[in-house]
Amino acid sequence: MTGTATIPIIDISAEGADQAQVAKELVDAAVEYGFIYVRNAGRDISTEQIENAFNLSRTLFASPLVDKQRCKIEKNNQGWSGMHTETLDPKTQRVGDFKEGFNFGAFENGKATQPIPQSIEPHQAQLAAFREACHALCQKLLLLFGIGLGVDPPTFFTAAHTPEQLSGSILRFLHYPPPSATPAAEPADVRAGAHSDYGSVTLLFRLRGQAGLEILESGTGTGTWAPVPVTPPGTENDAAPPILVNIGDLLSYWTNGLLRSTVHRVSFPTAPSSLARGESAADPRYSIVYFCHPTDATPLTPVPSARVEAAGSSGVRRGGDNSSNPHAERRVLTAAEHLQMRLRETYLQMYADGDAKVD
Ligand SMILES: O=C(O)CCC(=O)C(=O)O
Ligand SMILES: [Fe+2]
Repeated sequence: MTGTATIPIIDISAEGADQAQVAKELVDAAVEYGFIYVRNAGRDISTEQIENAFNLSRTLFASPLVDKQRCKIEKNNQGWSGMHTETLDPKTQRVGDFKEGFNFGAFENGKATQPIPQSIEPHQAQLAAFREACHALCQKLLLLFGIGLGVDPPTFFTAAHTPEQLSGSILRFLHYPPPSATPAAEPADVRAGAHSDYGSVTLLFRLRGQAGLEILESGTGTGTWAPVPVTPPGTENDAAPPILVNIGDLLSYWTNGLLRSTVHRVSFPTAPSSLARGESAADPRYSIVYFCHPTDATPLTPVPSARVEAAGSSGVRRGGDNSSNPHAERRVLTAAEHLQMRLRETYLQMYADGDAKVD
């Protein structure tokens, strides 16, 4: 089809690759698009590990409802959220997202630190290892961003994301039931409402053939929704589809809007014009997301980089480019405060039911 999103494809782990060159390509892509396809030859996270994670996700969502309800999502952003619990675009959506999700926070010694359904209890170590591998890949990307932006020291971002300390980082399994299971859906309804992610970088794993993700391309005038194929041209023969990486609001804010946090959604596309070749939205859809956040106490102080500074002082905070992203420029103190602010907005009911205290 025509009109799929323009997103650069980068191999960050090619043997003999020039690190400075890869860093430059990554930064250019993050500045221009906010989304990057990271080629996946199984070097950073093995294909088997990804497949196993999807298998666990299927097992988890097929668990008896009572088991999932026992793990209901809490204000710490961990646990199960049922159909329509989350509303990613509350201003526009008639009804909450057509999806269920399960958020995993930290693991300790291969064990979850939150209630999890019985069906996946025997597989906790595997989940912990997958979450760890995701975090390590994010650290690799954050180091490359440090290098590409000329941050002094280049470890500025990675030092703020040490896995040992508490953070808002979340491994999330998502299950979008097939449209046939939700006959009451109206044409304007979405599987996941328009939003930008909250943290620093997000990794997204998808399955071949499963359509739905779209990004808002600003261009001129009003934005248009462009589908993001799972397997873009040139990656068809790779061991696994590329891992989709995108910049979250926090990193956009931290870099004075230089790195772009792009709005995206998951829709129910049916028209051939909004489907990439070989993809369909007729089946249940599963995706896995890793939202990487700095450690809770990280103060979002200026990034020691001339390029980032210049983006701030030019008066044209590139965040302004994200006119569709009202959150990119908010002033916040710490990473934890930034996250709480965003969670309040998407889990309206949970916060309305509870007291006014932010924990
Ligand atoms: O399921 C997807 O493809 C995207 C999900 C997403 O954007 C999110 O959970 O933030
Ligand atoms: Fe997202």
